Amino acid sequence: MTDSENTFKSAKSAGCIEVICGSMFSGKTEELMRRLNLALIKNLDVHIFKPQIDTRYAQHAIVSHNQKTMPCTAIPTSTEILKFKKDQQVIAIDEAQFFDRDLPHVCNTLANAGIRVVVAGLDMDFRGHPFGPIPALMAIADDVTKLQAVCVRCGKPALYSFRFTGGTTQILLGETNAYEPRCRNCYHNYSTKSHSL
Ligand SMILES: Nc1ncnc2c1ncn2[C@@H]1O[C@H](COP(=O)(O)OP(=O)(O)O)[C@@H](O)[C@H]1O
Ligand SMILES: Cc1cn([C@H]2C[C@H](O)[C@@H](COP(=O)(O)O)O2)c(=O)[nH]c1=O
Ligand SMILES: [Zn+2]
Repeated sequence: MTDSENTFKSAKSAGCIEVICGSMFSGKTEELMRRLNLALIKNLDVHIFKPQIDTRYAQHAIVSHNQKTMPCTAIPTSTEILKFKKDQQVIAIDEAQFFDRDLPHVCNTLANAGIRVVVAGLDMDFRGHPFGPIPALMAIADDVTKLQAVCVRCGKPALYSFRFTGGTTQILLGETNAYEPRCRNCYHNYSTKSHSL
């Protein structure tokens, strides 16, 4: 190991929780990957997790809407994260809205042990209601980044994920086949699928 690698590895930083949230297509996974790539350049040990339920693109990778990928471990419940060895300097979690209510406690445990925890997930479901453990995580996070997509109806910043098919169950995996990002006005005033911009 070189001197500079040693310096980076031994610099024990304080743990923290970073939350990246927003609507679908707002760039949450890309932003997560950007932060993780910077950590990898610093030779930090990174471990990425996602909920097993998210089989949308791949079982062992996180995947952005523009097909960037990074390998990950898929797990059934958030407490599984604590069973892995704890010498990672950075732990990342994507699609965190699908995890259970233990996730804030798990993230706090990791952060208190000196680990940087970066979590990405939807803050709201298709009804505009808080989604899973994300709101509770936002409350205890050191840093929260809320991203916006482009509204497909009018081009304004989009904070909602409008669902135009698939019924009313909260969880429905999908992308442009079922969802489109919308601004507040278009979300509340138009109830059918948009023609694209
Ligand atoms: N309406 C839209 N607004 C913003 N980005 C969009 C839109 N439709 C497709 N995209 C693509 O989605 C990418 C973001 O993907 P991703 O990081 O996976 O988002 P998220 O994880 O928030 O769903 C953008 O860089 C862009 O290429
Ligand atoms: C709004 C909403 C979304 N989902 C699903 C749809 C996708 O599979 C993911 C979100 O993925 P992204 O990376 O943020 O684009 O969540 C859902 O199950 N229920 C919803 O209300
Ligand atoms: Zn709009």
